[in-house]
Amino acid sequence: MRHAHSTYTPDELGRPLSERGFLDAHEVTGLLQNENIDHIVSSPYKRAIQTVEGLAKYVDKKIEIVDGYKERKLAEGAVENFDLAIKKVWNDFDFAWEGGESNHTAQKRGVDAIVQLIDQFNGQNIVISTHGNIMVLIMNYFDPRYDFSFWEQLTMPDIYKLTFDSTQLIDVSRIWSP
Ligand SMILES: O=C(O)[C@H](O)COP(=O)(O)O
Repeated sequence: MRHAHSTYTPDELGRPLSERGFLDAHEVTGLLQNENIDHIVSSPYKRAIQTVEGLAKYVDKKIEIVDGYKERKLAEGAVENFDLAIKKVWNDFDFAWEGGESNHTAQKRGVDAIVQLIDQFNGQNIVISTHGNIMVLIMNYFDPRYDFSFWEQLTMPDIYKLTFDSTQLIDVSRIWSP
């Protein structure tokens, strides 16, 4: 899932959910509490952790922090034109802005993290709280229909249920309805 709404500040690691984000996180708990969740994994960023804190409490699971699910780093500092900067990396998967990750680099660490989870918890239901770009990059690796346009229409939060047979993606369904 992509985390609930957080008001933008440059503090990637520490910025919390907004008031609206906390309300939606409550809805996330309601949606997932009966899905027989075996594990909850999150990006280390606060907005992702806070999105699943209520769920973790409800289903009595610990949140496991995995670095591979942090948001893709677009550039070292703030970019001048975000739209242009994001389009450029999606047009050329090998391109990286200074200090940032290319699509290929970020995709690799995201996919490595997913494959490791599948190996470790095969057959179990795992909630992953992550971010828009890295989530779509992971999905894109398994099915290229999940692309830049798909990313553009994501909501915050957004939740997709991915079913794997070993490391083969066999089904995707959207669980969140805005
Ligand atoms: O508001 C945010 O958290 C970001 O600007 C966009 O979301 P992301 O964490 O999914 O990239």
